[in-house]
Amino acid sequence: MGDSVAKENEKSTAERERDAEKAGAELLAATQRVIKEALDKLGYPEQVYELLEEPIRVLTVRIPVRMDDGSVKVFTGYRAQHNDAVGPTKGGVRFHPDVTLDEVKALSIWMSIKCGIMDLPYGGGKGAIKCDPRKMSFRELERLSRGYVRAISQIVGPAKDIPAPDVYTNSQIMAWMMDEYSRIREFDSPAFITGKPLVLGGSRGRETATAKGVTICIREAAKKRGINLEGARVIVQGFGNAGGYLAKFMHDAGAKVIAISDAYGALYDPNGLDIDYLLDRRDSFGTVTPLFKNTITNKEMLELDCDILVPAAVANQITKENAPNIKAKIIVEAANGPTTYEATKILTERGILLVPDVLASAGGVTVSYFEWVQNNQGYYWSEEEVERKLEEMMVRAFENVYQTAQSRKVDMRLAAYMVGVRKMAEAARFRGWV
Ligand SMILES: NC(=O)c1ccc[n+]([C@@H]2O[C@H](COP(=O)([O-])OP(=O)(O)OC[C@H]3O[C@@H](n4cnc5c(N)ncnc54)[C@H](O)[C@@H]3O)[C@@H](O)[C@H]2O)c1
Repeated sequence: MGDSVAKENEKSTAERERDAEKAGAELLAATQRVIKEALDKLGYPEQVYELLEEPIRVLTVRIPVRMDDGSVKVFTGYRAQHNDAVGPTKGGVRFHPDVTLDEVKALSIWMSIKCGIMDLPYGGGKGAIKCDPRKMSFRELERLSRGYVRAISQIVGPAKDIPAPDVYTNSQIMAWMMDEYSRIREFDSPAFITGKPLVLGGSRGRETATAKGVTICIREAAKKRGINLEGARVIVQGFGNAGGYLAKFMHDAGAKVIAISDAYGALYDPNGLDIDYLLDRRDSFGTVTPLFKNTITNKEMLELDCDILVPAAVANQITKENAPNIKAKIIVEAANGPTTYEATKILTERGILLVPDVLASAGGVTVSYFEWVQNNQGYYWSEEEVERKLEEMMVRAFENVYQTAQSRKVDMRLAAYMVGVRKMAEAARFRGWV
């Protein structure tokens, strides 16, 4: 049994719930702190913060599901809409046993910031169901997904709030949700949700979009630091959708991926790992390390000597405890919230260039936006067109955040929040809300 999973299994359900509540509350508090700092730096009055510190709307729902053995299980679901001054809200739906309302609120705020940085016509939203999809059958997952859409249908829609995939949800779940919404509304509504299968109006390039966006940020950050990607030593934490594709793109770009990890441990080879082989052996949950004997822990991996470190797994991985020992020159956050508030300050003081999650992982929502545009137009783009537009928008966003950090003498996270929050604050002001 690997490091993170073994530790989790030792805990009782009550302990896990307590830990999750605490982690969710900390995530929300840290997010609010950066929003406040960004608004203060930009000179906005207190009432703008009061509007943006919490979502404008949060719905908690109970979803009864008939299980395969005939029993009924009742699940809790959430949908948080952070702010709709700019346009409809947008953000994924997460299926996870430890998800909390505070975490969903924080994630909805991050979505607003991401949409602001990428200049998308959206505010942020996020949804979740507290469940463990790994322990449910295909049909149970379908009934749960449809039940969730029925429960939130009043507050979502193509011009209101547009869901998407997130942790442990995928294109099949998006397809069930789109079908249920279309049945309720009595017309086909592909623009209700993004991340759908191609045959149901999904966009080309959506599956690889997050990793593509992270790759562009790595390339731009490496240029700023004079690091040649050819032969650069890269470490990727997490080997799922984001981490797996990212490792592949780095490998294809000529970098040396010297370590990767999953929830069970990490693989390390200073000469570079065979990424194609590892991707072939990986299961659908992004697990590969249990197949190997000589593994190290995630904790050990994060502190290895390297040029570029990409956390692409879960939150709170770089903390004030390990930040002083990180040896990377550049950290690019593919995961949401992998670095704590204190750790960000330590890394910045140490001169490490940290490209924050709200910028680095915004490729996913950007191509989701492309999907929504295509659905609304009924006209579909080629993969080349999607990639060209993503490239253009990511480079512009990176440069905007980097220049803000330089000119305002702030770290890249605060700069990203300053860029991301401005459009929302201005839209709210023009509407006469604040
Ligand atoms: N997929 C996207 O489009 C997208 C977009 C934006 C942000 N993200 C963020 O990227 C991260 C990864 O998302 P994903 O879609 O690749 O998920 P995924 O479920 O496909 O993969 C997650 C990977 O992380 C590993 N992992 C899980 N718990 C771990 C732990 N405690 N320690 C180390 N590794 C662990 C898993 O084994 C797996 O390899 C998340 O933080 C997610 O919010 C993803």
